[in-house]
Amino acid sequence: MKIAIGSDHAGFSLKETVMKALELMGHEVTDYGCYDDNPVDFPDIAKGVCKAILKKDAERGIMVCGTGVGAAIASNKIPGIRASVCHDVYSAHQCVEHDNVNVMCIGAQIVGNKLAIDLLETYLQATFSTEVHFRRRVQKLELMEVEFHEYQKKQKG
Ligand SMILES: O=C(CO)[C@H](O)[C@H](O)[C@H](O)COP(=O)(O)O
Repeated sequence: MKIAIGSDHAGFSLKETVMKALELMGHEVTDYGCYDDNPVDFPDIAKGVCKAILKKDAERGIMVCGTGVGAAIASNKIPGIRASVCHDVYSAHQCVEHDNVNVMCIGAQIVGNKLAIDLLETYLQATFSTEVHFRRRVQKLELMEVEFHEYQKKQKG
């Protein structure tokens, strides 16, 4: 699978580790930074990963920061992105099966290397359910993006 990955400085070391593991599993991984542990701002990195998803250069995205929280907030600002922090294996597959999550975020200050690899393997193996109620809910998420865009346009006059 084609994967876009990114991290801030707090996630850099874990990103390097999981990238190697994902490549060994046969995935094609593109690294959107950062490239060392000098401080960077996670929104800048999230933009690169999310754009790759929107351009269909990658099927799934992965973001690593200290907690995963900032990375998820930043990614969810971008229409078409459904990002979630997942620090347990159940959420890692359920977020794709039910919510079609396309950017999984993990916190390097919270999970160790082995759990992170398990979480990512689980996320990448999961597929979006064909059940109607899950599809309907994700369609409603997409509609929210359009509705909010229209609302903002009206506010601007
Ligand atoms: O976890 C994060 C945001 O939710 C980020 O990794 C932050 O950058 C983290 O809080 C690290 O902060 P720092 O003081 O810049 O190292």
